[in-house]
Amino acid sequence: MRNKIEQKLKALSKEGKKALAWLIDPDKIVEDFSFLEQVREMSQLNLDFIFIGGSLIEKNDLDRIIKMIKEVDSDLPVILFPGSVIQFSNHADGILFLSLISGRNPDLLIGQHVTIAPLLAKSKLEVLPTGYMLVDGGVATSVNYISQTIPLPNHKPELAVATALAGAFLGLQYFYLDAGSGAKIPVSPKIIDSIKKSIQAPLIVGGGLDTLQKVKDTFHAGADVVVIGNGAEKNLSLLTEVLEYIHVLNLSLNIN
Ligand SMILES: CC(C)=CCC/C(C)=C/CC/C(C)=C/CC/C(C)=C/COP(=O)(O)OP(=O)(O)O
Ligand SMILES: O=P(O)(O)OC[C@@H](O)CO
Ligand SMILES: [Mg+2]
Repeated sequence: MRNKIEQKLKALSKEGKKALAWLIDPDKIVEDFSFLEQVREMSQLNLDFIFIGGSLIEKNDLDRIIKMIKEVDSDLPVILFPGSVIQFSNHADGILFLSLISGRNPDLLIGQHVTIAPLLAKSKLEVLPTGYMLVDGGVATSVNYISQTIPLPNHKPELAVATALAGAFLGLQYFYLDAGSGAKIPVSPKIIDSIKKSIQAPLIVGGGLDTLQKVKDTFHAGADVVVIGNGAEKNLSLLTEVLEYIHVLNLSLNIN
């Protein structure tokens, strides 16, 4: 089924359920065996998605990494989160087809997209048209530098809402608010809440979510999917805590 990810994201948003995406930086896998043990552990805890990618990647071995993940759990959706067109693999299930709508860099609004479109048309990947919005996380991040764009201010919800609305009017179906990997300050609850109230689309939020409390605040403000990268690199048990929290929360929605 080619719209499995779409169905899951839209159902989450409709039903108010929550999900976790573990962001894997392919360059940071030092040892395959322990990495696969981590994947196995997360798969047993019903991790929802793996995102894979980075602003800049040095080793291009996405095929190998994704094949390994699929050997552990072929049902765990692996979604490309590409910093550029070179981060492509036919072994993934889907791709966040990011348009960097918070910036004014034409290559990241439409340029890279034109380059990769013919390849995607021939692939089996689910293409997820996503409005990607960088929000100031209080520190210069790789994505700010690589994209050469100015992030949205974290205390101006009206600017974030206008940007998301424009993206929705252009037909984008998913929105990703990102304070940037390793952000000091995550996307503010006010921004998340304002966007959630203005557009009806699955909302992915990440950047600087390195404690359970920050994750709870992000979900509470209206995020449907939370992304954790750096927080898991420092302490994998954060993912376990978040998955347990999500399990209880989603169960209570089934009962009510
Ligand atoms: C549609 C296609 C093929 C490409 C789109 C390309 C776009 C719009 C990219 C947006 C800008 C960009 C460089 C995004 C990368 C986001 C990303 C995967 C971040 C992951 O974290 P890192 O920024 O690598 O963090 P570290 O510095 O911690 O490694
Ligand atoms: O690495 P962290 O800070 O968790 O950020 C994840 C992701 O949203 C970055 O693009
Ligand atoms: Mg990286």
